[in-house]
Amino acid sequence: MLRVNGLFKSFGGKPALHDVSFEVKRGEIHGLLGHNGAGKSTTLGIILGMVEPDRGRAHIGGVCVQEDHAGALRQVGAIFESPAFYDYLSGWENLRILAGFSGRFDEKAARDVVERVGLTKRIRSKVGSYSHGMRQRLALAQALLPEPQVLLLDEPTDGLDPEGIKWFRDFILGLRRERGMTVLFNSHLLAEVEQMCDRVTILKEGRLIHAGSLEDLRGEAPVYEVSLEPWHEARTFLELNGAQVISPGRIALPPDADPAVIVAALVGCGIRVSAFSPVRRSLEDLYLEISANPTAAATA
Ligand SMILES: Nc1ncnc2c1ncn2[C@@H]1O[C@H](COP(=O)(O)OP(=O)(O)OP(=O)(O)O)[C@@H](O)[C@H]1O
Repeated sequence: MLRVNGLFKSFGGKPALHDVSFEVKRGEIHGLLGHNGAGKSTTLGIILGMVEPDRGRAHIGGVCVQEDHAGALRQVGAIFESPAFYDYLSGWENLRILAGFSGRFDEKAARDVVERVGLTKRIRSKVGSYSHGMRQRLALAQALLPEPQVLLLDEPTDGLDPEGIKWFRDFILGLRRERGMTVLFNSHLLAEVEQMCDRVTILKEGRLIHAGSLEDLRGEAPVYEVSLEPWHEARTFLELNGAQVISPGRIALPPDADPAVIVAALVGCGIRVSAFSPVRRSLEDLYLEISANPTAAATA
């Protein structure tokens, strides 16, 4: 549904993106992750045709954004950077004016979408009186008005309270369930991304370090939290037996290794084993591991 190929972009000679390629399948919820300044907004800007790449192309539904901007974006709704509204007008008037820029304003469709984002009671109030969460809902309503097939969202949960974040998550999952919506969004809230996304793309300093599912990221090697003394001898033993030390106290065993055999062998070598338990790594764990050691990343 959405594909970027070999994106390069520099600002004032400073590289912001270096050979970034990934794709988002139809009906997928895809998270774009990375540290501050990693290049996420620049990537979204290029996909939306608002930033011109130095090299590379973005395609939406097979149409090239750089060659046919209007055609490619026909199926896209977006919230990019802070949505700008006329504060002295009502939410409804804002929708009417903003929808008018890109086509006809359909009152019935607008009422439905306002209902869907839960703004019906306040849609006639001035936007200046809206909370941050209400502005985000209005921005979502605006993005959904043209009935897009793809939603591109730049930090959609930024500044939302926990209730607002949960509402957003349920809303996006509902859009995918009921309409098969394809969604690409960037976020620093990894717990949210983990609960919502089928696949993630991770950027670091403008380079792609992972594109794939969380299972790809977890890899096949089971990870264990261990407490072993003396650690230096234990580490040497583990590495000689094919284990990878992720951090002191955290190791990955080869997929076919039997942990009971390893523990027995450690004890046999005189090592005190006070903990050796499997862990399921969260997206946050995986993100921090992969950011510290990008070469270990699997890319798809
Ligand atoms: N218009 C611009 N002019 C100059 N430099 C820019 C511009 N836009 C982005 N950059 C630079 O490009 C790099 C990538 O920025 P970008 O905003 O894409 O990162 P990001 O991953 O979205 O960061 P954040 O999480 O902080 O929003 C940064 O070094 C940033 O300073």
